[in-house]
Order: sequence, then C-alpha cells, then structure tokens
Amino acid sequence: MRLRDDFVAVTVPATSANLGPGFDSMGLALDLHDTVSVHAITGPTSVVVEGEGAGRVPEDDSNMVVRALRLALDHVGAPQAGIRMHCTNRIPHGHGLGSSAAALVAGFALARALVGDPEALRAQDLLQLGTDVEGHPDNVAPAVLGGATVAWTEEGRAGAVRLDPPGFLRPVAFIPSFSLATSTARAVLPGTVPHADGVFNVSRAALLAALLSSGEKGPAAALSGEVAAGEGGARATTMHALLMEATRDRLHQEYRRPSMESSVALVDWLREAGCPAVISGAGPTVLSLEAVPDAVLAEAGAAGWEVRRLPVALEGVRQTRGRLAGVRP
Ligand SMILES: Nc1ncnc2c1ncn2[C@@H]1O[C@H](COP(=O)(O)OP(=O)(O)OP(=O)(O)O)[C@@H](O)[C@H]1O
Ligand SMILES: N[C@@H](CCO)C(=O)O
Repeated sequence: MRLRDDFVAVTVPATSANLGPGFDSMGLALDLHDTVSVHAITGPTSVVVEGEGAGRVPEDDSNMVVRALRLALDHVGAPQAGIRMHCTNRIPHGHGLGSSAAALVAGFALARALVGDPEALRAQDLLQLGTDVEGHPDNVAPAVLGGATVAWTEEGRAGAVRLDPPGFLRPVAFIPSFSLATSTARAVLPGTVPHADGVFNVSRAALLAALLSSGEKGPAAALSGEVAAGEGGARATTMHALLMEATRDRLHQEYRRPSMESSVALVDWLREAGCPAVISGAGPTVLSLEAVPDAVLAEAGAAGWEVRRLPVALEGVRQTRGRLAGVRP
C-alpha cells in the first residue's frame, strides 16, 4: 500500500447520540461540520486549528485527528508520512455533539484519501476503528453514514443501519457555555438498572426507530392516546404525541442530572412546552427533535443558551479534495 495523493480534505458532521432512549445505540448527523485538509510532506507534523478547540487541542502528533489518521494508515499497512494539517472546527468540544467521533472519522477518512484506494478503509472499517477508540458506536455511525442510525456491538464488532430521517425532524440545539467530558458523564451511570426501566427504554427506542423509518406517511396505524382532529391534523398530532413518547428515557438522563442540572431542567421545561427534547449525547447540550416555538427559543436564548437550528445532515463524512473526492467510503 502506498500514498497516491499528497493533498486531501474531508468534511465530517456533528452528531447527537442517544436521542433519549437509544443509549449507546441511536444517533443523528447534524448540519454542522468540521473540515480538515492534509498535505503529506517530508518533515515534522504541524497542525493549525481554527475555530473550536483552537489554542486548546494539541498541534502536533498527539492531536486526535492526526492520531486517527496514523492509526488508519497502520491499519491498511500504508507508510507513515509527515503531516501538515489545517482544521476548521465548528463542532464544539465536550458538548454532546460528537466532536471526538468527528475528529476520529475525519482522521480515518483522511488516511483513506491519502491512500487513494476505494477498497481501503471502507465505511465498515471507519465504523469499527472509531468504535474501538470511542468504546461505543452511536456517534461514529452517523458521522460515517449520515442521517439517523441505529448501531450496536457484538463482542467488539460494530454494526449499524442508516435510516432516512423523515421531514418532521427539525432538530434545534441548545448549547450551554460550559462543557462536560463524556468520560465524566459516563462515570455517574450505575452498573445495573431496574428491569422495568430496561423494558421502558426498549419500547421507546423501538418506537423511535419505527417513527424514524416510517417515512413521511408515518406508521400504518397508531394508538397514541390522542383524539383524532381531522385528516392532516390528526396525523400531525399523532406523530407529535408518538415522538414525545419515543424520546423518553430512564437509562441515563436522570442519573446525569447532578452533573448537568441546568441541562436536565431545560429538557423538563421544553417537554412541558410540548417539545420532544433530550440530552444530546453525554450532554450538556439539549436537543429538540422538532421545531420549537419562537417564544420558547427567545426565552432559552435570554437565559444564556446558544440556540441553533441544525437540520439533519443526510451525508456522513465526505472527501472534498483528492482522487477519491465524492466517492463514498
Ligand atoms: N477536532 C478535534 N481535534 C482535536 N481534538 C478533538 C477534536 N474534537 C474533539 N477532540 C478531543 O475530544 C474531547 C471531547 O470529547 P468528548 O468525548 O469528551 O466530547 P464530545 O465528543 O464533544 O461529546 P459527545 O461524545 O457526548 O457527543 C476534546 O476535549 C478534545 O480533547
Ligand atoms: N452514548 C454516549 C454518547 C456520548 O459519547 C453517552 O451518552 O455516554
């Protein structure tokens, strides 16, 4: 294996994991991207970081994107090279929007781009390498595949399916100024949970997957407890009621309340206002899966939350420069 290209670039989306009940399994790609370009050179590694993480993440071989790139080159038996990297980062770090998965997937995709062989480092390899490092596949899967994903592992082997997200999904992120490392947010979770809570989450996660894969028409039939209100209205009301139910969780959000009081309180408040809100990934960002009324947005903004409408990103990581530009991994 050799390096066929010496200047390549990729773009990778932010992701929101869990989506409420789908802990470590469900995820959504969002229209907020990091872009990274690389020159393969002879000489020492240099990294320039613009935007998120600038001045904070390393600018040498210990940078997460560089480490991922080198890991993937080793994985396919390609030679290592000097790296001159430029990162334009828009995904905030440690905020539950999948910055670490994006960094890893960007690094792997850059290695694939340098190798310039479509058979090297396919989507399955990217998913596996990323899951090996992250320990769970729920951010890596949508960063690779785009759209909405359901992912799992079996004895370390990762798998994922991509769902075409329906139009009623209109994600809105509420991003606080403070960050929280995923490792900290995972440390507060219990080793075991009550069986009834497992049953609760299985039914909600299954319902959410059903809604996300049922297209614009929605499920063939639904008994949601809602009273029918005329043709289109009944469907919209039912879908909304179903989405509210499908985004409930008992496996992680409440356990995490002490480590992000204001975020879980915002989830409660948004849900009382009729928005299907969840903690995004390991937090502390909050995500509503449906549009949020302007008055609610204004109130959250006034309370200090950065409010961003982030449409679903239909595409995952994409190479934008080099001979494989435009070819899906
Ligand atoms: N583009 C990047 N370049 C270098 N390092 C990064 C980059 N993105 C993330 N990191 C590293 O990963 C850390 C954040 O990872 P962490 O898993 O804690 O949060 P997250 O991925 O943003 O959130 P979540 O996993 O809940 O969605 C950063 O503090 C930084 O060390
Ligand atoms: N499922 C993960 C996502 C964050 O990486 C968690 O909630 O800890």
